[in-house]
Amino acid sequence: MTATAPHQPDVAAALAAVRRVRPLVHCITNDVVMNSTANALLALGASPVMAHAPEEAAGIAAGAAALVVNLGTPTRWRAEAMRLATAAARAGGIPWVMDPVGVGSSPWRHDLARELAGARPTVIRGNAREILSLAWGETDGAGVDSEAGVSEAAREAARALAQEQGCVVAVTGFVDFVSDGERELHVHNGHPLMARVTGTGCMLGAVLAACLGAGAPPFDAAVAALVLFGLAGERAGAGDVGPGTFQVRLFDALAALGPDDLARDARIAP
Ligand SMILES: Nc1ncnc2c1ncn2[C@@H]1O[C@H](COP(=O)(O)OP(=O)(O)OP(=O)(O)O)[C@@H](O)[C@H]1O
Ligand SMILES: Cc1ncsc1CCO
Ligand SMILES: [Mg+2]
Repeated sequence: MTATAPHQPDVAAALAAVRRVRPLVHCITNDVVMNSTANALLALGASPVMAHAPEEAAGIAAGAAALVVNLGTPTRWRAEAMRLATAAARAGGIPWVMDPVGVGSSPWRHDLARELAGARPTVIRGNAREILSLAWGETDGAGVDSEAGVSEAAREAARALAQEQGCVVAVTGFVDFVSDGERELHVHNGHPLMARVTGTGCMLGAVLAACLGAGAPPFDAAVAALVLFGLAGERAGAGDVGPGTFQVRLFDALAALGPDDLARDARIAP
């Protein structure tokens, strides 16, 4: 299928909305990135709540503006919380992001990821390896993207997943790719140091949820989050910076970026 040319998403408006609304984002995420994800949302101007007990997951999701479900360190109980929270989000019309971290790590995690992908996520966000694995069950990372850009295999997987699940799919890496099964765009913002600190993809999933929670339409929210987070990476990585300093500067950049910066410096391509 030939992709239709989309309207250019209003990335500046998406950031302005986040600052205005300060959306409450319920995060069921992994143990590695719990703290950095909360800090990224606070720096951006959103409001995080990390909660993963099954006993309270549905109620907290129902009261949030958006939900992000991240499969980085799943347990039986956390999987149950994800089922309950996503069901509550679906019932309440609350947008949610699925981040299929390490979906190919084990058959159990793959089954859980497939189950959640079928639970009507608003956006699925993963790196090329994860999107290929979620779409086709590939576990060897064949065709993962590289500095040459997004591989056609990853694009095909994203398109197929978007059409199959009726959602938006974002594939991240050196270049990012967004598809809703019909419209497609590439985002070229970002910095190589983003791949040298843990959890940048996980933070991005939460930033994407914040854009959804502030009211941006799913395709626009995905593009806006990729531009916003990529630009924050560019700012944080400018000059002579190592990974440690970079992570701290990433929070500073998320706080300092304004809608005008996004409008001016977004690198979005067909
Ligand atoms: N080499 C690169 N150059 C520019 N930007 C990059 C590069 N690698 C990753 N990024 C950016 O970093 C962010 C995270 O993407 P990435 O694909 O690394 O996620 P991930 O593999 O899921 O990360 P993690 O699992 O550590 O959370 C995205 O905004 C992406 O554009
Ligand atoms: C390193 C790592 N292991 C499980 S989750 C995670 C954080 C990156 O997603
Ligand atoms: Mg990841």
